[in-house]
Amino acid sequence: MIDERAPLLASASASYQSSVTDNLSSRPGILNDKIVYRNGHQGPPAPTFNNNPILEKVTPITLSWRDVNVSVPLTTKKKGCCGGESGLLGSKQILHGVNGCVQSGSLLAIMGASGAGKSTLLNVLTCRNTRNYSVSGEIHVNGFLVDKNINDMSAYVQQDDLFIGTLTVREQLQFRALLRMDKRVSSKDRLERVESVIQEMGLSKCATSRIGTPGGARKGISGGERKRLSFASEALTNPPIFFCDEPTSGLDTFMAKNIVHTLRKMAARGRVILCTIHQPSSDIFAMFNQILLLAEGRTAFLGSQQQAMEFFAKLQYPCPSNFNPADHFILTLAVEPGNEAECRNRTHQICDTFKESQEAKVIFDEIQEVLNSAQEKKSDPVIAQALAGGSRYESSWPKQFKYLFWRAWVGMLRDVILFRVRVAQVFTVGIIVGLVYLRLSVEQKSVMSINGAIFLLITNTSFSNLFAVVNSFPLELAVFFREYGSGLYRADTYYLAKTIVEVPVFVLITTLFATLTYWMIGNIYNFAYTRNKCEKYLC
Ligand SMILES: Nc1ncnc2c1ncn2[C@@H]1O[C@H](COP(=O)(O)OP(=O)(O)OP(=O)(O)O)[C@@H](O)[C@H]1O
Repeated sequence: MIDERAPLLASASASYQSSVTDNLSSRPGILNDKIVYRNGHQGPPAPTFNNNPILEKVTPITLSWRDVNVSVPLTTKKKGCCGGESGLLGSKQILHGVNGCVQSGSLLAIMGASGAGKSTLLNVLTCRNTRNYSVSGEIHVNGFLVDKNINDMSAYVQQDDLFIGTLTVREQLQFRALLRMDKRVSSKDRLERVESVIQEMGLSKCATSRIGTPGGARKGISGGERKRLSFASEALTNPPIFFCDEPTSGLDTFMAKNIVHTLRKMAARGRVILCTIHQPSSDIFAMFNQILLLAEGRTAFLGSQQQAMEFFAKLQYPCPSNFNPADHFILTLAVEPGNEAECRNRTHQICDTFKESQEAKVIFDEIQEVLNSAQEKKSDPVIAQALAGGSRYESSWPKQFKYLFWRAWVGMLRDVILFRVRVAQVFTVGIIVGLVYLRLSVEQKSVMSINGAIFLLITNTSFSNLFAVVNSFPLELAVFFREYGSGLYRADTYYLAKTIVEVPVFVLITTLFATLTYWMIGNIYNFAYTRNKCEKYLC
């Protein structure tokens, strides 16, 4: 069940919630701290947080993209004298002149059959993973052209949720808040923001639970909670735009509904949320207030569900009664293997009709309207703030080191199994080395054996510690790439913090190994020495 009891942001009143959700179809925005609808009606004040000027507002945003074309070069391998050599075989167009406009308060579902271009569009809008693409077209925020700086005003919740499993939900959010939030927000406000986001996302019940690793020795929070934690981690900085790649994949209907409900609440606070989504159930589908249908890299429809039903019905593809509209749209736009020509004709007809339709004209006019108003304004606070960011990182080097050190330390203390395994390994190897040099005596003829024992002790100590460090990095590599990519910290701070945290363990393990081995060899030597003496004496 969706946790309706979870308290919302202190100042977001119930009336605000209902008025926004009731009017979603009229596409609200927030101007001068008031919600303003397209029809000119002024709603209640937008929610504030703790009177902190940086956190209190979700800045109103209109995201639009115009004539976006994407192509990829097709290459082949030509055999040369020195092995393989790449040759160009032309290019493949993935997106063809895609347009769109989404306003504050909108939750947009990007849908289409597999290979329609959903992920490509999301990549282009977020300016990520576009190295292989040749992209043309424009992306605007509030009518101003943006490129990579869109990442400074948006959050990207990726499909796989990556966390350090030893942390609790609250610790994970605190770690991100302390590193990622605006420099001007005090630590106290950051921690209060964490508590607020925990409540907003319905994570109170599991706030003190460890996140865990799916399929790992310690199972932690549920899949739905992990997904909400991903949103919570991104929501800390209060970005006005959210991109989500398949937020419901791998979740059951109940969890998926829960997530989309959360997204809808977030959108209702004035954010723009775009998600790619596969096979939503009919009630999940109904929770979106705009849908973008893609087919073969073209726009097949953009607008509300009701408009989409009417549009498809007009084209003689009405949705059968008692049939999930989302399934109907995807099936109509899919290219069936063995029936490609007919399916392609159908999708081209739908896309061509949409291009000439009244709905497409409205979108084009909206884009133009926002561009015109931007030309009049000349500057925009959201863009100015994104451009003023300067450094890629919000926190200084010492702060990054401090919080990374804390995280690594907590992780090491809690990973008891790994520590036990290391101690057991030291005992086993120590006993084996001790037994190998069982009859070692301090004599001329034992010099080689003593050398061998010392060599073995040194190599075993150095290599076991070296590989322990080297092996600990791959375990966190995916998390590191994700966090480093989003500008949370530098690579050198991460490496240093993680290595230094291991120093006490190295010292302890090495001391244990050396003491055990030395004691064993020494005692056995003493025992053998005493026995020799006794035998000599008795004889
Ligand atoms: N780098 C690339 N090189 C060649 N083809 C590519 C590349 N990236 C994407 N494509 C092709 O572009 C088309 C759209 O891909 P995309 O991943 O955007 O589809 P999608 O709608 O997200 O599909 P799915 O729902 O299966 O994830 C596909 O046919 C894909 O094979």
